[in-house]
Amino acid sequence: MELFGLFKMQFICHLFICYVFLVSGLIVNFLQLCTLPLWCINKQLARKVNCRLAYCVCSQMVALLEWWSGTECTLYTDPESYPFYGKENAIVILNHNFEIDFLCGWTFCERFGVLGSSKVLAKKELAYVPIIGWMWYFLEMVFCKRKWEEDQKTVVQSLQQLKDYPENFWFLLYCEGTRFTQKKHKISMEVAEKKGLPKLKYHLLPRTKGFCVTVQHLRGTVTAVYDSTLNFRNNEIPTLLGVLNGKKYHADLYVRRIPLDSIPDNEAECAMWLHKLYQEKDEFQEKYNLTGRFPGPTLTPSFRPWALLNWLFWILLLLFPLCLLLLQLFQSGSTFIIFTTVVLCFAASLGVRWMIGQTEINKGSSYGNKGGQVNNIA
Ligand SMILES: CC/C=C\C/C=C\C/C=C\C/C=C\C/C=C\C/C=C\CCC(=O)SCCNC(=O)CCNC(=O)[C@H](O)C(C)(C)COP(=O)(O)OP(=O)(O)OC[C@H]1O[C@@H](n2cnc3c(N)ncnc32)[C@H](O)[C@@H]1OP(=O)(O)O
Ligand SMILES: CCCCCCCCCCCCCCCCCC(=O)OC[C@@H](O)COP(=O)(O)O
Repeated sequence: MELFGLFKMQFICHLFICYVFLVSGLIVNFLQLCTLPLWCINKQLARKVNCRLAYCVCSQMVALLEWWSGTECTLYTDPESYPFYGKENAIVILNHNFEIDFLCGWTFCERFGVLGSSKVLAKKELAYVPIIGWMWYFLEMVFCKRKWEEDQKTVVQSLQQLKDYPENFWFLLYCEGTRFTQKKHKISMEVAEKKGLPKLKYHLLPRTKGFCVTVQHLRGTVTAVYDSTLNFRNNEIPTLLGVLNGKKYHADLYVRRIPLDSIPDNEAECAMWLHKLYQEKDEFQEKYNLTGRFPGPTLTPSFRPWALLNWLFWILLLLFPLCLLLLQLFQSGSTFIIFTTVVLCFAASLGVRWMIGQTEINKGSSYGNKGGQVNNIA
């Protein structure tokens, strides 16, 4: 193994990367808090400032994927759609099979200049994750409890808020509602059967309510749906810990741009439209598994330096106080201070490990492990 590869696997490197992420993230959270008065004076300016601040955090993870692990993200799409990417508001639909699918999504957001403003319909639990979850609150992220009776009002309200958003944004929807596991797949296919819908091999049955309500309430605000299907070459199973260890992955993303005008507004028709879309997505995955590629040409946008520059900025800014602290620590010679510092470092690394755990499928929720009530719709 090359020397740099070995270096990337060292615990001390991970500790330092996490230190930069934690401290810069908390600084950003604090600055976001300071923008609260600005919301009353100039809401659009406050939103723009928060997009820039969010970029400082998200782009560190993108830099980790692109520059540290060297992961390649290839985009398959048609040349007519390409000029629209990053120039319009869009709803993005993505399969939910991989622990770093959100990170690959962020990488494309970065390449098309919408990273700071990108949005997702996220489970409420993520709102409490320090740094990322707290940051999302200021980005007007849409949260749901995955209980429609309770979500309906809040989801609609949050979507209405986005009507005058001052930056182009992509609104990500994982319509499957949870990550793919064999157990969840089996149960959701039982639901599909009861509903009279064709079975899917690579996806869970999509939950249609979130999509239909998003289409209804963002009509006029977004112009298209980007149907995105992600896969990794050579059956790679990527993880965030792998990325932190500098492991290189190869992501392929197939994107189809579908004008919003072509999607029905009526809830039942919209739901059927989504089911049909997932049947097509399943076929793309089948073909990918057979041929190792998605249909159409690859048009991968080039690297932008900003994510790396932002990361280097925080590294340089936070390296100095760290060195100063360590120097003072050892000069003090106090066993108590040294012990306290070691305990704090240990607690911080446990905290980061917990955050990374949020991305791990085997620590996922039990949502989708039960069938629930089923209406025949086909
Ligand atoms: C050019 C480049 C293009 C693209 C680049 C790609 C991406 C980049 C884009 C943006 C990036 C931005 C940000 C990314 C950052 C981070 C993301 C990280 C994570 C967050 C993700 C999550 O948290 S996912 C979980 C939360 N989200 C969702 O759940 C969304 C989908 N769900 C819904 O829409 C739901 O409808 C709901 C949540 C709104 C409500 O859920 P609930 O369960 O209450 O209700 P439903 O009514 O939907 O469910 C009941 C119906 O479902 C049937 N049923 C019952 N059991 C099952 C089962 N096991 N499987 C399937 N279906 C089931 C039941 O019969 C009911 O049927 P009905 O016919 O009555 O509807
Ligand atoms: C420079 C970078 C340093 C890295 C160090 C630490 C990074 C820690 C980052 C933690 C990021 C946490 C937020 C990511 C959100 C992704 C979570 C996700 O994919 O959610 C799953 C839900 O969709 C469905 O949940 P389940 O029902 O499957 O359960």
